[in-house]
Amino acid sequence: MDDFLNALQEILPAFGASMDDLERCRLNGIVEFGGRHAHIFKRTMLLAEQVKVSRGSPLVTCLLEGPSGSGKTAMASSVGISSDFPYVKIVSAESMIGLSESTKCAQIVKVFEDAYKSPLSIVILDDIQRLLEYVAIGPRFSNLISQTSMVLLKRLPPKVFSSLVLIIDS
Ligand SMILES: Nc1ncnc2c1ncn2[C@@H]1O[C@H](COP(=O)(O)OP(=O)(O)OP(=O)(O)O)[C@@H](O)[C@H]1O
Repeated sequence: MDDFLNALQEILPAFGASMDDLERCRLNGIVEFGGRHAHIFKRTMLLAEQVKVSRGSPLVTCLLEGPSGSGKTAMASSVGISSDFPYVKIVSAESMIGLSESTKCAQIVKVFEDAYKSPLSIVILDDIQRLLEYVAIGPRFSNLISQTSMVLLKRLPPKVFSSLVLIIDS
């Protein structure tokens, strides 16, 4: 019986909110630093509320832009945690190191497909420049990932399901 209970704790669910990942993005909690910070958080939470209550907004996308280290990822994770949505996933380049373009695309598509199996979902695309493999010299980026992202960001979830996509850019 003990082995069975231990096994249950070892297995992580593929669906649901990945709370550990989200908590890792704001390790020491959130420190309020000014009205502007509070305003952006409030507006983003309002979008989550809009997705929750409005049947006319099945897909809401929001771009969080700002300097590196300013707390965009921490804020997006806080929204994910506070929203209490059943599915919250963060897509970040750090989980895709060394993967080929097509594998990265497949992973991103999978996150959205899983999101659309949940009545309410939040997908956080962290550091979109890294995900797109953008480099200023060139300029270059992955056209495959870019096209996939653009299609996914326009594809509506199934009927009565709603999703909020937070895109983080620096
Ligand atoms: N308001 C805040 N209160 C407490 N810690 C914070 C706050 N904002 C950011 N941090 C911390 O600062 C660090 C950098 O924040 P974060 O990764 O969210 O920034 P970012 O804007 O997403 O940066 P990048 O664009 O480089 O990914 C993290 O360790 C985060 O926990």
